[in-house]
Amino acid sequence: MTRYLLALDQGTTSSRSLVFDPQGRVVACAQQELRQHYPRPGWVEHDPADIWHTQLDTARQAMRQAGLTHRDIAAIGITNQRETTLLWDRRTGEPLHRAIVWQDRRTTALCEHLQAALGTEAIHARTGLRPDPYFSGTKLAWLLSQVPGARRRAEAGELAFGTVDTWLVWQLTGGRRHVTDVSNASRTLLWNLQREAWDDALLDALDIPRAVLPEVLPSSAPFGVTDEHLLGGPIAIGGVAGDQQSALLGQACLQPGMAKNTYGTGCFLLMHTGDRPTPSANGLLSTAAARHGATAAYALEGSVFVGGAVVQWLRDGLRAIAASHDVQALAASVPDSDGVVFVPAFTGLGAPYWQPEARGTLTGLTRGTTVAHIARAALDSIAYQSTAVLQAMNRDALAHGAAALQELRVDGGASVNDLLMQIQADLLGIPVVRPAVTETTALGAACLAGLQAGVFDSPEAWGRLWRAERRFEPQCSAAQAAERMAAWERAVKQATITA
Ligand SMILES: Nc1ncnc2c1ncn2[C@@H]1O[C@H](COP(=O)(O)OP(=O)(O)O)[C@@H](O)[C@H]1O
Ligand SMILES: O=P(O)(O)OC[C@H](O)CO
Repeated sequence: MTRYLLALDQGTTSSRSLVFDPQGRVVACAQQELRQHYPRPGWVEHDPADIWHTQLDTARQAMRQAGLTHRDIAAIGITNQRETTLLWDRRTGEPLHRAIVWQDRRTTALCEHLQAALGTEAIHARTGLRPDPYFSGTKLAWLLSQVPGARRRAEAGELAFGTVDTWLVWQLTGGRRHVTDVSNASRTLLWNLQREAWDDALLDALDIPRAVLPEVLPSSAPFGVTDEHLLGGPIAIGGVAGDQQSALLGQACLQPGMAKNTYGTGCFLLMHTGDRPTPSANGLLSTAAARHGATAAYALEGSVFVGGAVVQWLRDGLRAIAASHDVQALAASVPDSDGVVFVPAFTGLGAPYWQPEARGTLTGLTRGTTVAHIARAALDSIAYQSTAVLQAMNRDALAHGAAALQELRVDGGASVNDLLMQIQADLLGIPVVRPAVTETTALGAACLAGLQAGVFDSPEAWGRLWRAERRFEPQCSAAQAAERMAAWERAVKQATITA
């Protein structure tokens, strides 16, 4: 019986493929870096062919490493960087442009028009999102208006729009399926969360023809079968979810009120909120969680644009460290940041501030400031931003009669940093819990694929495999934490004044 699951995790900085056994253990893992293109300040692009080829190569490598053939794989689950926008020719599969990445700010002016036309609150009520360049809708509108002939061809049904999941399924199925899942659809700014359908008002406002849109399925569903020439033979694609929703599932946050934070390039804090969308009055996003059955599931999300990326900047921009993991020793060489506060608003500020024009700011520098203090302030900034999001989330939860968060589950590349996790627990005042298997994003996708393939019959069965590796308990007083957050909020004001 074929029981292994292959998870394809297409992230911002790399494509990864992991093979899991039915107990959720990683059997093989292959990874390739993805090249970033920065054609202008504030613009970020990926080559669609790179996305596809790095993903396919790693899938083949992982299967080889595990010594498995297509017959041993029960199903494939796909999870992906969200919002990144592609447009291609349905006949040839040829992209019309490079993919516009979620971090790209080129549609700031278009978002202002959209806000003026429909209003932030109405947009939030319909989509759970905000008129911010982060989401796919204005990126697609930009492509349709800027690529010569694109709108006419889109109206004639010749073009296909997709986020990265849709692009990968299209490629894997040899162009036979143009589909996405509800968690990815809910990041487009074109999906009505309440009605669970594409939203006419948003499509009209952005002048997007319905003919370009993919079919939307639950996250655990028959997404298609791979072309037999790609992976040695046909394999069913049984799961698709945006990477943050996938991680929520991989962290076994299956009950309303449970939350996780992923510390990758950005930080993404998601709280399960049950079977109805919960609008936010505090600058958060309301979004579809991965859906595996008849019942819809939703989450509140706080998206922080620069998380672990601040450590990349210390490495590549400042050349303060040789490798990312060196940041911990450097930051730990001083007891604190000595009054330095770093707001890494390199691409504006996301939740809960939503200031696309804010820029990075260092405050409190003195003659005694060293690079170690700046490294410490950089780690602090990751935890401050996540704390601001969590405080907003608690305010929303309490307003809806739910309890404040009791503990935070963590994952992502920067969650290996013990100092950062301790700072986080101190600021939040609740335990921060790191799981034994930190590959939660891929785990979620494997879970969705496994549910579809009948490897297990409920997410709860999968959830029982979740184990904690370490708990970080808060070690400072609530008053100290509040004082530090107040210093952070003052620095945020300065970062937005420069806007
Ligand atoms: N020890 C560390 N301390 C802090 N940040 C780290 C550490 N190791 C890696 N990172 C950061 O984690 C991020 C990579 O995490 P990952 O989850 O792989 O990201 P993504 O999925 O966004 O590509 C990078 O931004 C890197 O700078
Ligand atoms: O690829 P990641 O892990 O940086 O995640 C990107 C997010 O999905 C963007 O919303």
